[in-house]
Amino acid sequence: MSGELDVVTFGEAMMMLVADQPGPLEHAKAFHKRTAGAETNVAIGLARLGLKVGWASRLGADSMGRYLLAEMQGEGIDCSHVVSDPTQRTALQFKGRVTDGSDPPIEYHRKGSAASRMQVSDVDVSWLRSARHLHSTGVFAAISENCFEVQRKTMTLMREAGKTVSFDPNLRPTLWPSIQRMCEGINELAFLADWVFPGIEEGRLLTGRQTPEDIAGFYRRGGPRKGGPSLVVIKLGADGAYFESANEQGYVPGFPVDTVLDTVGAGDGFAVGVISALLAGLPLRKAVERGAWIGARAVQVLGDTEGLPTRDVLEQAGR
Ligand SMILES: O=C(O)C(=O)C[C@H](O)[C@H](O)CO
Repeated sequence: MSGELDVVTFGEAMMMLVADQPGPLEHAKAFHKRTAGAETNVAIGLARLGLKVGWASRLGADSMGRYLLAEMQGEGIDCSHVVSDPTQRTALQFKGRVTDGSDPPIEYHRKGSAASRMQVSDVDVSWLRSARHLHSTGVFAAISENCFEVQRKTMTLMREAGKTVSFDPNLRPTLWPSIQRMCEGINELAFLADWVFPGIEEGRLLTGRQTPEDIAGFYRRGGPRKGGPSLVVIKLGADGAYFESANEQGYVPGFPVDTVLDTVGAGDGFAVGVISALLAGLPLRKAVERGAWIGARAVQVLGDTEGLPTRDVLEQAGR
Protein backbone atom coordinates (compact mmCIF):
# COMPACT_ATOMS: atom_id res chain seq x y z
CA MET A 1 0.00 0.00 0.00
CA SER A 2 1.35 3.43 -0.79
CA GLY A 3 0.23 7.04 -0.81
CA GLU A 4 -0.37 9.38 2.05
CA LEU A 5 -1.48 7.96 5.36
CA ASP A 6 -3.96 9.46 7.77
CA VAL A 7 -2.53 7.92 10.92
CA VAL A 8 0.62 6.01 11.86
CA THR A 9 1.36 4.15 15.05
CA PHE A 10 4.35 2.28 16.48
CA GLY A 11 3.71 -0.54 18.91
CA GLU A 12 3.77 -4.17 19.91
CA ALA A 13 1.09 -6.58 18.77
CA MET A 14 0.61 -9.75 20.77
CA MET A 15 -1.18 -12.97 20.11
CA MET A 16 -3.79 -13.19 22.84
CA LEU A 17 -5.39 -16.29 24.28
CA VAL A 18 -8.58 -15.47 26.19
CA ALA A 19 -9.85 -18.09 28.65
CA ASP A 20 -13.11 -19.71 27.70
CA GLN A 21 -14.46 -19.73 31.26
CA PRO A 22 -14.14 -17.49 34.33
CA GLY A 23 -11.73 -18.59 37.07
CA PRO A 24 -7.98 -18.61 37.66
CA LEU A 25 -5.99 -18.76 34.43
CA GLU A 26 -4.24 -21.95 35.51
CA HIS A 27 -7.59 -23.75 35.52
CA ALA A 28 -8.53 -22.65 32.01
CA LYS A 29 -8.85 -25.58 29.60
CA ALA A 30 -9.75 -23.77 26.37
CA PHE A 31 -8.87 -20.38 24.96
CA HIS A 32 -10.06 -18.08 22.19
CA LYS A 33 -7.31 -16.76 19.92
CA ARG A 34 -7.29 -13.00 19.32
CA THR A 35 -4.92 -10.12 18.61
CA ALA A 36 -3.94 -7.65 21.35
CA GLY A 37 -1.91 -4.48 21.60
CA ALA A 38 -3.07 -0.98 22.40
CA GLU A 39 -1.62 0.60 19.26
CA THR A 40 -2.83 -2.10 16.89
CA ASN A 41 -6.31 -1.97 18.46
CA VAL A 42 -6.47 1.71 17.55
CA ALA A 43 -5.00 1.03 14.10
CA ILE A 44 -7.70 -1.60 13.45
CA GLY A 45 -10.48 0.68 14.66
CA LEU A 46 -9.38 3.58 12.50
CA ALA A 47 -8.90 1.34 9.45
CA ARG A 48 -12.44 -0.04 9.87
CA LEU A 49 -13.70 3.54 9.69
CA GLY A 50 -11.95 3.97 6.35
CA LEU A 51 -8.83 5.87 7.44
CA LYS A 52 -5.49 4.99 5.86
CA VAL A 53 -3.42 3.64 8.72
CA GLY A 54 0.22 2.53 8.96
CA TRP A 55 1.66 0.39 11.74
CA ALA A 56 5.41 -0.01 12.36
CA SER A 57 6.76 -2.84 14.50
CA ARG A 58 8.84 -5.97 14.70
CA LEU A 59 7.44 -9.49 14.89
CA GLY A 60 9.20 -12.78 15.46
CA ALA A 61 9.56 -15.05 12.42
CA ASP A 62 7.15 -17.52 14.05
CA SER A 63 3.53 -18.62 13.65
CA MET A 64 2.27 -15.93 16.04
CA GLY A 65 4.05 -13.26 14.03
CA ARG A 66 2.59 -14.59 10.78
CA TYR A 67 -0.89 -14.71 12.36
CA LEU A 68 -0.65 -11.10 13.57
CA LEU A 69 0.70 -9.79 10.29
CA ALA A 70 -2.10 -11.49 8.33
CA GLU A 71 -4.73 -10.08 10.71
CA MET A 72 -3.40 -6.52 10.40
CA GLN A 73 -3.07 -6.76 6.63
CA GLY A 74 -6.59 -8.19 6.50
CA GLU A 75 -7.80 -4.99 8.19
CA GLY A 76 -6.22 -2.97 5.37
CA ILE A 77 -3.39 -1.59 7.51
CA ASP A 78 -0.12 -0.58 5.83
CA CYS A 79 2.36 -3.06 7.36
CA SER A 80 5.24 -2.12 5.06
CA HIS A 81 7.24 -1.11 8.16
CA VAL A 82 6.67 -4.30 10.13
CA VAL A 83 9.92 -6.25 10.19
CA SER A 84 10.13 -10.01 10.69
CA ASP A 85 13.00 -10.73 13.08
CA PRO A 86 14.26 -14.34 12.89
CA THR A 87 16.25 -13.98 16.12
CA GLN A 88 13.40 -13.04 18.53
CA ARG A 89 9.92 -14.23 19.49
CA THR A 90 6.54 -12.61 19.02
CA ALA A 91 4.85 -11.60 22.28
CA LEU A 92 2.01 -13.63 23.78
CA GLN A 93 -0.65 -12.61 26.28
CA PHE A 94 -3.13 -14.72 28.26
CA LYS A 95 -6.29 -13.06 29.48
CA GLY A 96 -8.73 -14.46 32.02
CA ARG A 97 -12.50 -14.04 32.24
CA VAL A 98 -14.38 -12.15 34.93
CA THR A 99 -18.10 -11.91 35.60
CA ASP A 100 -18.28 -8.75 37.75
CA GLY A 101 -17.14 -6.10 35.24
CA SER A 102 -13.71 -5.74 36.87
CA ASP A 103 -10.46 -5.74 34.87
CA PRO A 104 -9.57 -9.34 33.92
CA PRO A 105 -6.28 -10.99 34.92
CA ILE A 106 -3.54 -10.63 32.30
CA GLU A 107 -0.35 -12.65 31.96
CA TYR A 108 2.36 -11.47 29.57
CA HIS A 109 5.08 -13.41 27.76
CA ARG A 110 6.66 -10.39 26.10
CA LYS A 111 9.98 -9.63 27.78
CA GLY A 112 12.75 -9.43 25.18
CA SER A 113 10.20 -9.82 22.37
CA ALA A 114 10.95 -8.78 18.79
CA ALA A 115 8.99 -5.52 19.17
CA SER A 116 10.84 -4.62 22.37
CA ARG A 117 14.07 -4.55 20.31
CA MET A 118 12.89 -1.70 18.08
CA GLN A 119 15.41 1.11 17.76
CA VAL A 120 15.31 4.76 16.81
CA SER A 121 17.18 3.74 13.63
CA ASP A 122 14.05 1.74 12.62
CA VAL A 123 12.08 4.97 12.20
CA ASP A 124 11.55 5.82 8.53
CA VAL A 125 11.11 9.56 8.88
CA SER A 126 9.56 10.20 5.47
CA TRP A 127 7.04 7.37 5.93
CA LEU A 128 6.18 8.66 9.41
CA ARG A 129 5.78 12.21 8.20
CA SER A 130 3.67 11.14 5.23
CA ALA A 131 0.89 10.76 7.79
CA ARG A 132 -1.33 13.52 9.16
CA HIS A 133 -1.33 12.13 12.66
CA LEU A 134 0.62 9.88 15.06
CA HIS A 135 -1.14 7.88 17.75
CA SER A 136 1.00 6.62 20.60
CA THR A 137 0.45 4.94 23.95
CA GLY A 138 2.33 4.36 27.17
CA VAL A 139 2.36 0.60 26.56
CA PHE A 140 4.94 0.75 23.78
CA ALA A 141 7.01 3.22 25.80
CA ALA A 142 7.03 0.75 28.70
CA ILE A 143 8.29 -2.39 26.99
CA SER A 144 11.96 -1.32 26.78
CA GLU A 145 14.15 1.75 27.11
CA ASN A 146 14.85 1.74 23.38
CA CYS A 147 11.10 1.67 22.63
CA PHE A 148 10.69 4.65 24.97
CA GLU A 149 13.30 6.44 22.83
CA VAL A 150 11.44 5.46 19.64
CA GLN A 151 8.28 6.92 21.14
CA ARG A 152 9.95 10.17 22.15
CA LYS A 153 11.59 10.48 18.72
CA THR A 154 8.46 9.81 16.67
CA MET A 155 6.36 12.20 18.76
CA THR A 156 8.98 14.93 18.47
CA LEU A 157 9.42 14.42 14.72
CA MET A 158 5.70 14.70 14.11
CA ARG A 159 5.30 17.77 16.30
CA GLU A 160 8.21 19.46 14.52
CA ALA A 161 6.56 18.71 11.18
CA GLY A 162 3.38 20.43 12.34
CA LYS A 163 1.41 17.16 12.47
CA THR A 164 -0.88 16.21 15.33
CA VAL A 165 0.01 13.61 17.96
CA SER A 166 -2.33 11.79 20.35
CA PHE A 167 -1.19 9.96 23.47
CA ASP A 168 -3.02 7.52 25.70
CA PRO A 169 -1.02 6.92 28.93
CA ASN A 170 -2.41 3.36 29.13
CA LEU A 171 -0.53 2.62 32.35
CA ARG A 172 0.92 -0.86 32.74
CA PRO A 173 2.80 -0.70 36.09
CA THR A 174 4.16 -4.24 35.76
CA LEU A 175 6.14 -3.21 32.68
CA TRP A 176 7.97 -0.36 34.44
CA PRO A 177 10.87 -0.57 36.92
CA SER A 178 8.96 1.62 39.42
CA ILE A 179 5.81 3.72 39.74
CA GLN A 180 7.95 6.83 39.96
CA ARG A 181 9.76 6.08 36.71
CA MET A 182 6.42 5.27 35.06
CA CYS A 183 4.90 8.61 36.09
CA GLU A 184 7.97 10.59 35.00
CA GLY A 185 8.24 8.80 31.66
CA ILE A 186 4.52 8.97 30.86
CA ASN A 187 4.27 12.65 31.76
CA GLU A 188 7.30 13.48 29.65
CA LEU A 189 5.59 11.87 26.66
CA ALA A 190 2.19 13.40 27.46
CA PHE A 191 3.71 16.87 27.25
CA LEU A 192 4.96 16.05 23.73
CA ALA A 193 1.42 15.30 22.54
CA ASP A 194 -1.36 17.53 21.26
CA TRP A 195 -4.20 15.35 22.51
CA VAL A 196 -3.90 13.38 25.76
CA PHE A 197 -6.46 10.75 26.84
CA PRO A 198 -5.88 9.52 30.42
CA GLY A 199 -8.39 7.50 32.41
CA ILE A 200 -9.45 9.25 35.63
CA GLU A 201 -7.48 6.90 37.91
CA GLU A 202 -4.45 7.15 35.64
CA GLY A 203 -4.73 10.94 35.73
CA ARG A 204 -4.85 10.92 39.54
CA LEU A 205 -1.76 8.75 39.80
CA LEU A 206 0.16 10.71 37.17
CA THR A 207 -0.64 14.20 38.42
CA GLY A 208 -1.47 13.84 42.12
CA ARG A 209 -4.65 15.82 41.40
CA GLN A 210 -8.16 14.53 41.95
CA THR A 211 -10.75 16.20 39.74
CA PRO A 212 -10.97 15.94 35.95
CA GLU A 213 -10.66 19.75 35.74
CA ASP A 214 -7.46 19.79 37.80
CA ILE A 215 -5.94 16.85 35.91
CA ALA A 216 -6.71 18.53 32.57
CA GLY A 217 -5.19 21.76 33.91
CA PHE A 218 -1.99 19.94 34.89
CA TYR A 219 -1.46 18.80 31.31
CA ARG A 220 -2.72 21.94 29.56
CA ARG A 221 -0.97 24.51 31.70
CA GLY A 222 1.69 22.69 33.72
CA GLY A 223 4.02 21.55 30.97
CA PRO A 224 7.69 22.33 30.55
CA ARG A 225 7.19 24.25 27.30
CA LYS A 226 4.68 26.33 25.41
CA GLY A 227 2.63 24.39 22.90
CA GLY A 228 1.95 21.40 25.17
CA PRO A 229 -1.30 19.45 24.85
CA SER A 230 -4.09 21.56 23.37
CA LEU A 231 -6.72 18.97 24.29
CA VAL A 232 -7.13 16.67 27.29
CA VAL A 233 -9.95 14.14 27.38
CA ILE A 234 -10.34 12.26 30.64
CA LYS A 235 -12.17 8.93 30.49
CA LEU A 236 -14.60 8.43 33.35
CA GLY A 237 -15.64 4.83 32.59
CA ALA A 238 -19.41 4.33 32.78
CA ASP A 239 -19.79 8.04 33.59
CA GLY A 240 -18.52 9.16 30.19
CA ALA A 241 -15.71 11.69 29.80
CA TYR A 242 -14.53 15.21 30.57
CA PHE A 243 -12.88 17.26 27.82
CA GLU A 244 -10.98 20.50 27.88
CA SER A 245 -9.38 22.55 25.14
CA ALA A 246 -8.44 26.24 24.98
CA ASN A 247 -11.96 27.19 23.86
CA GLU A 248 -14.22 24.56 25.26
CA GLN A 249 -14.77 22.25 28.18
CA GLY A 250 -17.52 19.95 29.30
CA TYR A 251 -18.79 16.51 30.23
CA VAL A 252 -20.19 13.84 27.94
CA PRO A 253 -22.34 11.10 29.56
CA GLY A 254 -21.52 7.41 29.26
CA PHE A 255 -23.60 5.04 27.14
CA PRO A 256 -25.57 2.53 29.21
CA VAL A 257 -24.29 -1.03 28.90
CA ASP A 258 -26.28 -4.08 30.10
CA THR A 259 -23.37 -6.43 30.69
CA VAL A 260 -19.69 -5.56 30.86
CA LEU A 261 -17.94 -8.63 29.46
CA ASP A 262 -14.36 -7.34 29.32
CA THR A 263 -13.02 -3.84 29.99
CA VAL A 264 -9.71 -4.26 28.12
CA GLY A 265 -9.63 -2.31 24.87
CA ALA A 266 -12.30 0.23 25.90
CA GLY A 267 -9.73 3.04 26.04
CA ASP A 268 -8.49 2.12 22.58
CA GLY A 269 -12.04 2.21 21.24
CA PHE A 270 -12.46 5.59 22.86
CA ALA A 271 -9.30 6.85 21.13
CA VAL A 272 -10.58 5.55 17.78
CA GLY A 273 -13.75 7.60 18.18
CA VAL A 274 -12.06 10.84 19.21
CA ILE A 275 -9.21 10.68 16.68
CA SER A 276 -11.39 9.71 13.72
CA ALA A 277 -13.86 12.49 14.45
CA LEU A 278 -11.25 15.19 15.04
CA LEU A 279 -9.38 14.27 11.86
CA ALA A 280 -12.69 14.57 10.02
CA GLY A 281 -13.10 18.10 11.41
CA LEU A 282 -16.12 17.28 13.61
CA PRO A 283 -16.82 19.40 16.70
CA LEU A 284 -14.98 18.40 19.86
CA ARG A 285 -18.10 17.38 21.81
CA LYS A 286 -19.22 15.15 18.95
CA ALA A 287 -15.74 13.56 18.85
CA VAL A 288 -15.83 12.78 22.58
CA GLU A 289 -19.36 11.37 22.26
CA ARG A 290 -18.18 9.11 19.46
CA GLY A 291 -15.29 7.99 21.69
CA ALA A 292 -17.65 7.17 24.55
CA TRP A 293 -19.97 5.28 22.19
CA ILE A 294 -17.18 3.10 20.76
CA GLY A 295 -15.71 2.57 24.25
CA ALA A 296 -19.11 1.28 25.42
CA ARG A 297 -19.24 -1.17 22.51
CA ALA A 298 -15.74 -2.43 23.31
CA VAL A 299 -16.63 -3.56 26.87
CA GLN A 300 -19.41 -5.83 25.58
CA VAL A 301 -17.14 -8.25 23.70
CA LEU A 302 -14.48 -10.76 24.69
CA GLY A 303 -11.56 -9.55 22.59
CA ASP A 304 -10.20 -6.05 22.15
CA THR A 305 -11.42 -5.42 18.62
CA GLU A 306 -14.77 -7.11 17.86
CA GLY A 307 -16.60 -4.06 19.17
CA LEU A 308 -14.81 -1.63 16.87
CA PRO A 309 -17.40 -0.55 14.28
CA THR A 310 -17.13 -0.31 10.53
CA ARG A 311 -17.99 3.00 8.85
CA ASP A 312 -21.46 1.61 7.94
CA VAL A 313 -22.23 0.66 11.53
CA LEU A 314 -21.04 4.06 12.74
CA GLU A 315 -23.22 5.90 10.25
CA GLN A 316 -26.28 3.74 10.90
CA ALA A 317 -25.94 4.62 14.58
CA GLY A 318 -25.76 8.31 13.69
CA ARG A 319 -22.34 8.71 15.26
O1 LIG B 1 -0.30 -4.41 26.04
C1 LIG B 1 -1.05 -4.62 26.98
O2 LIG B 1 -0.73 -4.38 28.11
C2 LIG B 1 -2.39 -5.18 26.79
O3 LIG B 1 -3.10 -5.36 27.74
C3 LIG B 1 -2.86 -5.40 25.43
C4 LIG B 1 -4.20 -4.80 25.21
O4 LIG B 1 -4.62 -5.21 23.95
C5 LIG B 1 -4.15 -3.31 25.24
O5 LIG B 1 -3.28 -2.81 26.18
C6 LIG B 1 -5.47 -2.71 25.44
O6 LIG B 1 -5.33 -1.30 25.53
